[in-house]
Amino acid sequence: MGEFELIGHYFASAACAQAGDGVALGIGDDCALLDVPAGEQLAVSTDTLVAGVHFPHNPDPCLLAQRALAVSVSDLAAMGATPLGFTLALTLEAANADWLRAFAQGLDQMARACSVSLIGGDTTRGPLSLTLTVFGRTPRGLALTRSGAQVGDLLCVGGCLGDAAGALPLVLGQRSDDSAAAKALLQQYWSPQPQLSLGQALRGNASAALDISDGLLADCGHIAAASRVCLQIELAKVPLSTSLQVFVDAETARNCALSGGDDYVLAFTLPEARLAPLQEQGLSIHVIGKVLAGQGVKLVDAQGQEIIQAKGGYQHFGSSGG
Ligand SMILES: Nc1ncnc2c1ncn2[C@@H]1O[C@H](COP(=O)(O)OP(=O)(O)O)[C@@H](O)[C@H]1O
Ligand SMILES: Cc1ncc(C[n+]2csc(CCOP(=O)(O)OP(=O)(O)O)c2C)c(N)n1
Ligand SMILES: [Mg+2]
Repeated sequence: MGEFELIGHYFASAACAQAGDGVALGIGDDCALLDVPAGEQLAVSTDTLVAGVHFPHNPDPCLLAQRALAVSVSDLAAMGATPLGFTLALTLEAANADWLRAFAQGLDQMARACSVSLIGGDTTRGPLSLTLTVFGRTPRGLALTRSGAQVGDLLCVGGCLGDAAGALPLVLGQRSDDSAAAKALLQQYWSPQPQLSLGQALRGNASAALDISDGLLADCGHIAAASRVCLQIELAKVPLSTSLQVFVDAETARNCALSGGDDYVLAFTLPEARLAPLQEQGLSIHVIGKVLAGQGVKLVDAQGQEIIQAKGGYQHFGSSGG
């Protein structure tokens, strides 16, 4: 199978490549064309996933596609954007029909869940890696950035943390377990659900937001730095799933939630008065702390005493990242 046959068979004719709303021209030309309505802005983000770094060698292709698209679309959720389209630059060691069919199926499933269309890409031979660029739209001036947190705001997250990190020993084949808890953690690793509805609901409400990819403490550090404030996190308020608490000991659960990363859950700051109306909409919002004057991230116990957490977040080229 040649490059163009591969593209035509598995990608250009995929259900997710059929032009959706806002896609004026999809796969097949030198560029795709997107329509951005007047009064809106285009949100763009790119992420690369590399075998052995972001996913294990020899992954299930269907799950790999789901994970790759979900983690990419999560950046749109973090900005409060509505997905339009994505490009897929795929580097493969070989063109295997079964592999490609399963990959395209996983891509279709996640694309449908996120209402996003495949609008182009690139296919090359080499060690397995993927680069996805996602495009979304937001009302002009309303995108959620990292820089607007105000002293007195609440610090919140959109769901339980640490599940994907807790699944890592399973993913890497270091532990095997087919309990319901293990399955739930694996589901979070392979198929996180980008919090698009939450992000869109936070527009005009949250003062700052991002999605947690490197770990709660590290990513809150990004909001703190961009907003020039201190984010105080109360450890006991960080939500942990029952699955994680059943699967690992308390200390491991805590490390996974604070520093494990791969959550793709939103973290955001919110003026206190905005909390109740958002919760009344049935949105998943957990208050985990508050915004103080100062800088950096401070982890405290229920009495406000500082807790020192040795492990930071994931950093490529850093000591934890390899
Ligand atoms: N090689 C690069 N060239 C230009 N900008 C980059 C590069 N790598 C990362 N960035 C930018 O740095 C910022 C932080 O990147 P990153 O931590 O990967 O964000 P995220 O967690 O949202 O994916 C983003 O605005 C990203 O676009
Ligand atoms: C096989 C495997 N090992 C380790 C990890 C953990 N891990 C790798 S990269 C990363 C951080 C997120 O990746 P990055 O490229 O920094 O994403 P971004 O912040 O750009 O969205 C984490 C937690 C993983 N997901 N899979
Ligand atoms: Mg990135």
